[in-house]
Amino acid sequence: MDVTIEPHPLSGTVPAVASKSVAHRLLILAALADGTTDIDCNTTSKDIEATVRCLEALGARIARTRLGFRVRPIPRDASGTPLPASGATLDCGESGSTLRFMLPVAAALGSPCALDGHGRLAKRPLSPLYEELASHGARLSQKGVLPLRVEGDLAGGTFDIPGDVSSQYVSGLLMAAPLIPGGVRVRVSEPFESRAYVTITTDALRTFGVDVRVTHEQADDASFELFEVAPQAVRTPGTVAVEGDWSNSAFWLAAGAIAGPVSVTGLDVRSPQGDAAIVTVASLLGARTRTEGGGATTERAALRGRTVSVADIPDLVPPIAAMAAYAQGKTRITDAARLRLKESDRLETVRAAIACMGGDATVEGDDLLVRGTGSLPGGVVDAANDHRIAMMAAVCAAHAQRPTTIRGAECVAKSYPTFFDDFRSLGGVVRESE
Ligand SMILES: O=C(O)C1=C[C@@H](OP(=O)(O)O)[C@@H](O)[C@H](O)C1
Ligand SMILES: C=C(OP(=O)(O)O)C(=O)O
Repeated sequence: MDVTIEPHPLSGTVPAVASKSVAHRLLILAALADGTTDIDCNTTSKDIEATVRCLEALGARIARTRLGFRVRPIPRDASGTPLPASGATLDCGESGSTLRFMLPVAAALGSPCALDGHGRLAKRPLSPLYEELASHGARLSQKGVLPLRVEGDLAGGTFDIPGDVSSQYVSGLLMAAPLIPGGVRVRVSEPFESRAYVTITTDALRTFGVDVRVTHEQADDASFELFEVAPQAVRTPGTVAVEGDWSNSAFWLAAGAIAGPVSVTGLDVRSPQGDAAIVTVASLLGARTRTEGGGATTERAALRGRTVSVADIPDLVPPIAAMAAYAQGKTRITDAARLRLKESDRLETVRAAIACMGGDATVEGDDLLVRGTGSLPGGVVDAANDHRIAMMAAVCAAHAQRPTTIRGAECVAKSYPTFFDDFRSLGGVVRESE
């Protein structure tokens, strides 16, 4: 689907969609728990559905309820050991989180299965999670090829993970850890990027009664963060809620900073989600910002270029770049190497989206440099099958000088199927064509 957006500034209030990151974790832990869990999750997306599908393939029964999901866990034997379906195919869709979380979970469950996926997923890295699982007893088919077959008995011990590839490896191992005999130590080398995502994981584990010990270790001239989990029961909290998604709300808050005012409701201002930093970044660029108990508001003031490190907030690069294109002067987005490993090479696709709309952006090493002039002419943007590129282009297009066409805009469904409905509710003017 292509969409053509007529320039019309966005303003008003939208409710946040449910956090995809939190939903993945609560669904997985509910499937491993000792009883039924009701998950309050008022919206869903292709990525959340991919995790649901994988857990169902392993034997969990997941029903859509009025409020979200009711998860009946993977059946267990009399001693409480999960008995997953054998020979299942787990279709991870295009969700990197689902693949990197389900791989260690499937290995820990110990029943043979295959992990499949589509689009760019097979090309996104699994090393050294793959090698660490293999050296602890998992038998895995060839790396880099999906479906990936998993079998064998995963043993406990120390799993060494570098902190600068994907925090999803750490989150996946930690969710698998309570099932692994002998206990697990996940040793993450510093610098540990996207760190806040692991706090989302440890918070979710604690909600399910799992004790995680977090310490630091120094060895020679290297430092590590150490996560220790003993084998233990995963206990259902009964009912649990998915909070609002800061990563997707960031697009509306960027639009608010460009024109606005825009408010997003249903957000926890003390959330563990690193992407709550969008408010700080918008304010750094000069926008007027406000957070109150249940949400955030941004409003235009003269935006100016700044330097922003995104080591911990990779998913904020598209909305930050949108604000930067409408700022005066240079914005340097630094520490962005991992952007190359997302649904697209996001350093390149963010650059291209701005360039296609008549703006000026370049990639310099691992930095993205946006030279803002306060306006964008508009043009034709290829979403590159990347939801965050489509959403960024839409926010830029609403404030451009002439109409903009976004090719392949249906990819928003990966995290935000109702994105264009909310766009319209803020006054955006969109025409869809096949
Ligand atoms: O754990 C998670 O929910 C996520 C972690 C991040 O990935 P990396 O740790 O690979 O940067 C982020 O980009 C992704 O969208 C979601
Ligand atoms: C990178 C993302 O997700 P995942 O890694 O789960 O595919 C994202 O949502 O931007």
